[in-house]
Amino acid sequence: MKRGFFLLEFDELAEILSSAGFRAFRAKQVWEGVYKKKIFSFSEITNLPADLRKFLSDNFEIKTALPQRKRTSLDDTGKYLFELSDGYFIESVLLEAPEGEGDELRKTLCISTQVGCAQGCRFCASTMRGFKRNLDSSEIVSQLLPFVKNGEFEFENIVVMGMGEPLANFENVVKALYIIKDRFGFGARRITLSTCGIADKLKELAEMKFPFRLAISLHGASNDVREKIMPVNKRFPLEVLLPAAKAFAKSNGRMITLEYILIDKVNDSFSDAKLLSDIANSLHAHVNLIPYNRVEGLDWKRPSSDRRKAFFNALKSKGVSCTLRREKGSDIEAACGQLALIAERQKLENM
Ligand SMILES: C[S@@+](CC[C@H](N)C(=O)[O-])C[C@H]1O[C@@H](n2cnc3c(N)ncnc32)[C@H](O)[C@@H]1O
Ligand code: SF4
Repeated sequence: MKRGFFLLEFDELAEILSSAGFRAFRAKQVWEGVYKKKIFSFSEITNLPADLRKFLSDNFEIKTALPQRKRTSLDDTGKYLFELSDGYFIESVLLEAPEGEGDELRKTLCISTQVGCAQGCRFCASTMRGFKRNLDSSEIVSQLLPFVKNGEFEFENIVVMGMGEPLANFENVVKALYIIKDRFGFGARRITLSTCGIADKLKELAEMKFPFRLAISLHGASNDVREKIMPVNKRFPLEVLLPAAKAFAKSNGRMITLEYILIDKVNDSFSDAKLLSDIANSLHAHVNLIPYNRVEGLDWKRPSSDRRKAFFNALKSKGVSCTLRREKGSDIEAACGQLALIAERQKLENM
């Protein structure tokens, strides 16, 4: 069986090539071909001799999860569905959005870390079919590969906000992010990991001085509300999660983002806004308000536009740094996990 190329360290590659009789400088050429020039087919690294290209193709593989379907909506949101080698589907979303209010448009790639999700958040399509498996670090990295133009990545930012809970697949996700940062030279401040709040893993990240940005899916500013919509809150209630978030912020030095989906009559009252302001201010965190994206089979609704604005203004009046996100890609089932779910259903129907 061929080995995944991304799983190789440089020294290991150098050793393998030298044992196979290739000259010492070849390892560096291979490394640069893949990670600097971003050529993902060994046969196309043309400065290598033919016998080395053949050796690489025979022994290693760069898994490119090839898009099965690409759909583009009117607002520049592109959703890419990838079929993995064992037939499961994952998805990546390329979206164009400003980083903050009034900023230029930037392309952001959203990647997945698991097939399905075990966390059971009540508003989320990714978890509706339960958890299937973790992605390995090579499958996580390979979601970037189709988005290269003229030797450069097409996107400026990466968010780990697709299907799955990254901190429940800790080692593979951490390894993948370091490959993206150290080998491809993609800046840590341009990568954001989003978690539903696995507090013990947050502490571990704080201890290892994890350099990437962090978003926490809060969605409830009291244990009562959070417990209703996020089962993870039973394991890690706010009094455990918030100190872990604080420890992370201290070690990381960058502002944390709190993601907050606005759901009608669930978490959108003025008292929710007050509690959320207190949490955001105590963590010096930015709040990203997201209108709930409808998921087929779930009863939730997003609040009216006036109510969303009132919630936003209530946070602003407490001095919270805050953005109210325009819903992106709702016309292409952008609510997380939905496209993969639909593809899976269609596959089952066709069997
Ligand atoms: C799919 S999760 C993946 C990352 C991680 N598991 C987490 O919960 O942060 C990424 C973001 O999508 C949000 N999300 C899930 N379902 C949504 C929906 N129906 N509408 C809007 N946002 C949703 C999540 O709450 C989270 O903030
Ligand atoms: S919101 Fe995140 S943690 Fe919750 S079910 Fe969806 S993917 Fe999993």
